Amino acid sequence: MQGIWTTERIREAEGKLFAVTPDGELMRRASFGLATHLAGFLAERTGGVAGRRVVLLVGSGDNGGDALWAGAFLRRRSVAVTAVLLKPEKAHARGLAALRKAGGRVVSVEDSPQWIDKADVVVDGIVGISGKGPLRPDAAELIKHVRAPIVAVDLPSGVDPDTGAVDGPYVTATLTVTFGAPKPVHALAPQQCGDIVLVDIGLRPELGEPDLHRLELTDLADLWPIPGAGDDKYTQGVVGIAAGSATYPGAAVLASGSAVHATAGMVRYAGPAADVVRGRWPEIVATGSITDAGRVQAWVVGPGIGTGSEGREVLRHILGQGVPVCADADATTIIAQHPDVLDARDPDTPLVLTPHAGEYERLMGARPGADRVKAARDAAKKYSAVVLLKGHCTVIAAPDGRVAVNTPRGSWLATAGSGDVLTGLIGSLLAAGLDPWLAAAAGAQVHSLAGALAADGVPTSASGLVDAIPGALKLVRDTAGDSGVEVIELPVN
Ligand SMILES: NC(=O)C1=CN([C@@H]2O[C@H](COP(=O)(O)OP(=O)(O)OC[C@H]3O[C@@H](n4cnc5c(N)ncnc54)[C@H](OP(=O)(O)O)[C@@H]3O)[C@@H](O)[C@H]2O)[C@@H](O)CC1
Ligand SMILES: [K+]
Repeated sequence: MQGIWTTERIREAEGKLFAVTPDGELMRRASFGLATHLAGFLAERTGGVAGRRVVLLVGSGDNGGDALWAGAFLRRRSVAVTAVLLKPEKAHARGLAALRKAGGRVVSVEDSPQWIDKADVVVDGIVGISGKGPLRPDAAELIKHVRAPIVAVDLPSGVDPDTGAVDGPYVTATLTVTFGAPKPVHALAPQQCGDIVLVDIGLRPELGEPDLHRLELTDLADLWPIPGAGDDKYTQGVVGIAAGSATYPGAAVLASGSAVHATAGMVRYAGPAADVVRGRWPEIVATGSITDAGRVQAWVVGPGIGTGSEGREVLRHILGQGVPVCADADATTIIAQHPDVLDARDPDTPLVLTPHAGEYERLMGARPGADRVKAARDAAKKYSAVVLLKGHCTVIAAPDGRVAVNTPRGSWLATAGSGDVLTGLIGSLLAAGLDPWLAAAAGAQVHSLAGALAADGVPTSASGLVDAIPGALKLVRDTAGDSGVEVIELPVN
């Protein structure tokens, strides 16, 4: 699992490391790594390094210092380096002296457009982890005219380092070179960061437990249930699906199909769309009523069940079964409007809620706001449930404070019925006995992998997502070295 640390934790760790490291050493490590990646970027983009033109946008702190020192290192490789000082009186003094000594040019904001126009790469050293709010007007004006690709130092300026939120002008980078450890912005603002590389400056031993987590493909491969020699359809977990209606059977078909593909366990369906579900997925045991559904190890409830009294009774019945529940869509709205349905639940029974921003508002009385990690944590605590907050980046919080972030590849999941597919995946993993936080995080990640595979550069549908689940799981297992098949590069946009 990849760890992610908030800027407060990064600063604490940096403080400890500073105390035992020679003066300037950390910035030297950071800026040397930055220069190396800049040279690689130039070579890849322009076919060479010497004689290429790099413009540094330099703010008033150490982020600008990193840029200036990297500029000095690039001069050794005969790169033409021009630094634009946004606040000359506050520019990092030693970095500036080093760049000047190495033959770098230093220009004012007013004189900078002619250099920016001719740049092969522009380096964003405007602001780093001490950044607050959007780009200020002078920097925003410069960024507006940049045509060259931008490499961000540590993070794209104008994007909040801890929430990834933007509230005005910001930098959109092609590459972000970060130092020491990933910060929340890197997981929560992928569109602004572009590709991300990490330069090791020796911080890791000082960091302690991460604040946020990101599942890696190897984690998925380790935790995804695969039948063993002694398994049968029951031992791998039976998931029950209560979704859809006679008029709108789509949600039932999608959630059920997703569960069929997710694991080798059995799927039961209970509800008014039984005939349609049986017709589409003959392997499903379908019945018209929740009360004669048979035994399951976890329930999926909500998509398309309506928010009236019938839906309410279905939800109440399921919450009282003493097995893990993934409550989605209409079930979320019912819980928000009739919180007493939760009285049917034994508080120790795992519950996963999967709200989008509107459903979150119903549950919590306010929109998630800029700090989506805090928003998910608050809801998880309030409902003693795992809360998967949907958005471009999905945030998954457990009541004990653990948070995972799923950073998708592209925006292909924004399609009707996509949530029904996700809930089917999570339900299957709950039935297989996974920790509910891991089940939700793993479900979200395979969901987005399936999205990227299904889309392959063009929009996809929820049915396409269901069909792509086996391919996504194969990719996961192949990546973990199970079959020795080479890893495929996924399309990003
Ligand atoms: N510490 C270490 O060990 C290492 C640190 N390293 C590097 O240092 C970076 C952190 O440096 P830092 O703390 O000096 O602050 P930094 O982010 O450059 O901001 C400077 C000033 O900018 C201002 N400002 C704020 N918001 C703004 C905005 N929206 N738009 C414009 N300006 C804005 C605000 O000053 P103000 O103008 O408000 O007085 C703020 O104080 C870190 O990201 C990494 O790159 C590496 O070298 C590795 C070792
Ligand atoms: K920056």
